[in-house]
Amino acid sequence: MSQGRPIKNVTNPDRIGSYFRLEAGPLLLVTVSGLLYNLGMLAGPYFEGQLVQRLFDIINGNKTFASMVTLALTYLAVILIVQVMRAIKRFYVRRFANNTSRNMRHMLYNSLVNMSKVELEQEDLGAVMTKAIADVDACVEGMRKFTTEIFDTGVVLVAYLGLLFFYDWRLAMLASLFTPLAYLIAGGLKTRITRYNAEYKKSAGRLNNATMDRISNAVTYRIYGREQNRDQAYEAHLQDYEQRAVLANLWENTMQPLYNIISMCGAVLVIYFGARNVQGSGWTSWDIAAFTTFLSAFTKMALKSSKAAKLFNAVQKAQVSWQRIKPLMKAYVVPNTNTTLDFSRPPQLEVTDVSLRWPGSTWSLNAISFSAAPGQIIGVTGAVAGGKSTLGKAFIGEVPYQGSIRVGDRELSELSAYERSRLIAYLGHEPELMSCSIAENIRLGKQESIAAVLETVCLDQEIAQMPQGAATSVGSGGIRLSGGQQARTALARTLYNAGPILILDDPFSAVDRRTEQAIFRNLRRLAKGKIVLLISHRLYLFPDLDRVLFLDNGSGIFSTHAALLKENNAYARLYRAQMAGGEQHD
Ligand SMILES: Nc1ncnc2c1ncn2[C@@H]1O[C@H](COP(=O)(O)OP(=O)(O)OP(=O)(O)O)[C@@H](O)[C@H]1O
Repeated sequence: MSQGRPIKNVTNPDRIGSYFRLEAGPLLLVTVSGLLYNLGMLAGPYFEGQLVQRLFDIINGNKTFASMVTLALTYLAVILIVQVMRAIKRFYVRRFANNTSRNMRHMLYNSLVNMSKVELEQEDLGAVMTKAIADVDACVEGMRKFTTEIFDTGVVLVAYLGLLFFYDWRLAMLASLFTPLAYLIAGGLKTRITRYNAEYKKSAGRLNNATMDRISNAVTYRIYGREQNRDQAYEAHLQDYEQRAVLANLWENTMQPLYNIISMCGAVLVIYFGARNVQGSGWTSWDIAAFTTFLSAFTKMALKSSKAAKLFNAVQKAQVSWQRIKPLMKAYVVPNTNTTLDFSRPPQLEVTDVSLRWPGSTWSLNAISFSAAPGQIIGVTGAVAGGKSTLGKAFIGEVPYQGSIRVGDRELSELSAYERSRLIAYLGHEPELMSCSIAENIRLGKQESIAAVLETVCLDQEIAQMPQGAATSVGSGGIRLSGGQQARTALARTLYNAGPILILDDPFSAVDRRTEQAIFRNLRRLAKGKIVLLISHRLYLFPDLDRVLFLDNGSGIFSTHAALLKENNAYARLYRAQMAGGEQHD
């Protein structure tokens, strides 16, 4: 990875002013160069007037050609300085925009990756992608335009207006009356532009969602013959997006010529009353230089002020995007990798009187108590929907618990997310493979060898036969692997990243019994010194486990397999039924 400029964390990231403050340095340079450039713009009309006057004087024999050349060269030198200022200003405005874009994305990214599972599930992925890319771009573009135009339009307008008032204040007032009209129209269109832009952004989010859904579920739709139906739905989203894009663009862009025409109406007055000034019958007395300077300055001002109206619209558009991303701009979460855990000794696990309940659900698991020592494999089983997976999820903080789960000398709920991840490795029901290679799925960014874990999960030989070995891409969600290969890749990932406690939820459901037994033997070796909670609805291996937690009717019985078989009818029935079924299969 390239070692770029460090990105700054933003205090009060939900306030737009914070991003301006963070870039105070570049903005100061923009201010200085912007003021010099825009005040220097007055040189144009001034020198144009002087040149016309000089030409008039040369024709009348009052001035020499050499004085005209000197005047022209002075004009050129001033223009050069002004243009250098312009280049400096542009450079720093661009730098401000680039830095702001990086800072905003940095904060947004941090906020997204630190969302809880529940929050992530509530977010609509297509809308999030639109916010993370298009809305940040629109927002930064609005900030860039605002920063540029505050000088290129604001300062220059004031400068031109000052010049016009200096030459003839009455005519300046009269001719400038048209400009506020253009602003009024732009202001009137504000709500419309906001509304159409917000609708356009929502539609972009829906289209992104439909695209992602269509791609990630392409095979499912193909199998069920629903491709045409989905394509029609996608087409409808696309059409909606196009229509809203056109509407948003129309209101934002097509008004410019109207603003121009309105602002330029004043030029007619300048020509009429300015000519009277030159003739000596107007409000003041002018030479040709004054007339030319006034007309030139007015034209430039009128064009600039019509751009200001467009600027309001651009800022409006940026505000729409800012409102969309603002709720996601949360205080930066610094990764907390501090820990007081003692990793030199494997911890004991002590679960006492634990109750679990999903928020908003009436279902619960009560009075669960069990313990485990390093090196032990504990089986967890029970009826369908008996709470096996829920118990596993309690160890990774997905479901709240009451009672006590002590890992070594610490209470589980008091551990930080980092500490929990160092202590507990969890393999869920689904393989949840990512769309990359087998090796990348297992390593998750680490670089150590994966050979040992591939061997443990009995995947080494199959991978050796693949043309690209462990670099084979698993496809979206692991689609290019068999179910058993997916399950074993996921198990390999958990073992590769294992802490002292392993929670394995049905790791063998997609493999045959022989492979299951081979993996189990390897697991025993690999898990020496670790605690393994083996959640399973299949009981073949349970006679070999150190202890069994049997979940029955919302509570748990913790014993050995042999004792449960003897003393618990429900467990015995479950086990014998499976053995009978298994023997038939074998
Ligand atoms: N995310 C959730 N939110 C609310 N309730 C849930 C959630 N996940 C599971 N449940 C409920 O918790 C109960 C136990 O489900 P759980 O998945 O733990 O059972 P299980 O024993 O693992 O089932 P199976 O053998 O079918 O895998 C069920 O009634 C289920 O509907």
